Amino acid sequence: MAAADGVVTSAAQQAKVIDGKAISAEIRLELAEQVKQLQQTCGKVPGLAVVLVGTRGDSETYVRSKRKACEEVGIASYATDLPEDVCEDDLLQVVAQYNADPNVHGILVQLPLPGHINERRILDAISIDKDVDGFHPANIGALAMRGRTPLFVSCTPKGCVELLERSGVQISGKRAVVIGRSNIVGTPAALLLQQRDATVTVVHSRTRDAASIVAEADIVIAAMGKPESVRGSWIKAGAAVIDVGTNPVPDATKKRGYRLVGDVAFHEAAAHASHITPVPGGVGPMTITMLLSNTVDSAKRALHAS
Ligand SMILES: NC(=O)C1=CN([C@@H]2O[C@H](COP(=O)(O)OP(=O)(O)OC[C@H]3O[C@@H](n4cnc5c(N)ncnc54)[C@H](OP(=O)(O)O)[C@@H]3O)[C@@H](O)[C@H]2O)C=CC1
Ligand SMILES: Nc1nc(=O)c2c([nH]1)NC[C@@H]1CN(c3ccc(C(=O)N[C@@H](CCC(=O)O)C(=O)O)cc3)C=[N+]21
Ligand SMILES: [Mg+2]
Repeated sequence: MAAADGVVTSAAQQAKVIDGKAISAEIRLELAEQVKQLQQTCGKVPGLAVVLVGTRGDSETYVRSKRKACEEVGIASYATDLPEDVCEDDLLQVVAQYNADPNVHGILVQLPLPGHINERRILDAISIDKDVDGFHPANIGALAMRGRTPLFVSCTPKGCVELLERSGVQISGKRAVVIGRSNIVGTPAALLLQQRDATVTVVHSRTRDAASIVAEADIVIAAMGKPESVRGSWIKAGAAVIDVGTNPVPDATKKRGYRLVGDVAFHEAAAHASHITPVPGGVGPMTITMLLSNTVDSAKRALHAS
């Protein structure tokens, strides 16, 4: 903001901060209600199987919050924890058992998997009608095709779009730039925005002059996994900024020895954006909520068909 002497002292925040925790809480209440209804009409509750391999601290944290979130809305959660050195066939066996279990409506294998396991082979083994992560090629493929509806849309992209919609940000006709092209975030996010009639550009590690491309965006989805690297000067005035990045940076003042920052330099970007998500408390909680939502949808499909 320009001070009286004309020197730029600090950038005033003008953006509305999108509260992912509050929006999540609202949706979880709706989900709890739907679970109750299913239980009353079918005598059954949705079930989610969460498979964890190894002892990565961050994976354990995420898996714990997924299981806790299930409990909160009345979804039954089934846990399989396997040792780091489990062989691919044993892991496939676990997936096959959950595929066949009628009480299980969703299967999530926490990523990343240890290096000796072929991640793709495991994800492809998950039955497409229990693929609540939306990582199966059939579900991502359907998302990419006009006139097709995937059984499941990946949770993080779905959470991003839900945050935009529930914050009154129009997507149709807008110019969106997605930073990152991973199979689990960037690519499905770009496909989903395109399905919602945005004009989408994808920026990745080989992109030249990402800053000037991002500067054209009405909607920015940052998912590159590089702490605070999207700068305020990249953001067009009035753009909506969704920060998927969840990067630990060392911080001795924190109990766990680190704090989380996004891919966006929050305060800088907030001076230009109309809407922005914080990290933590933005996309993260929504990812888990969309997982619950996909599981409830799956159970409805299965129970109403039987
Ligand atoms: N909040 C949530 O719910 C979730 C958060 N995350 C977080 O989101 C971030 C991204 O995750 P994920 O997609 O799995 O990460 P990946 O590492 O799989 O993908 C990163 C992508 O960003 C691109 N990239 C890397 N550096 C740059 C750069 N300097 N400029 C532009 N693009 C770049 C890569 O390009 P290339 O393809 O060329 O290598 C790649 O496509 C991470 O911080 C992760 O922790 C992830 C999942 C859920
Ligand atoms: N099969 C699979 N599916 C996934 O969806 C999946 C995965 N593997 N592997 C890892 C990534 C990452 N991910 C996150 C989920 C929630 C938060 C989250 O809740 N974050 C909180 C903070 C959590 C904290 O404080 O540690 C927040 O942003 O507010 C973050 C990241 C899902 N992923
Ligand atoms: Mg990845």
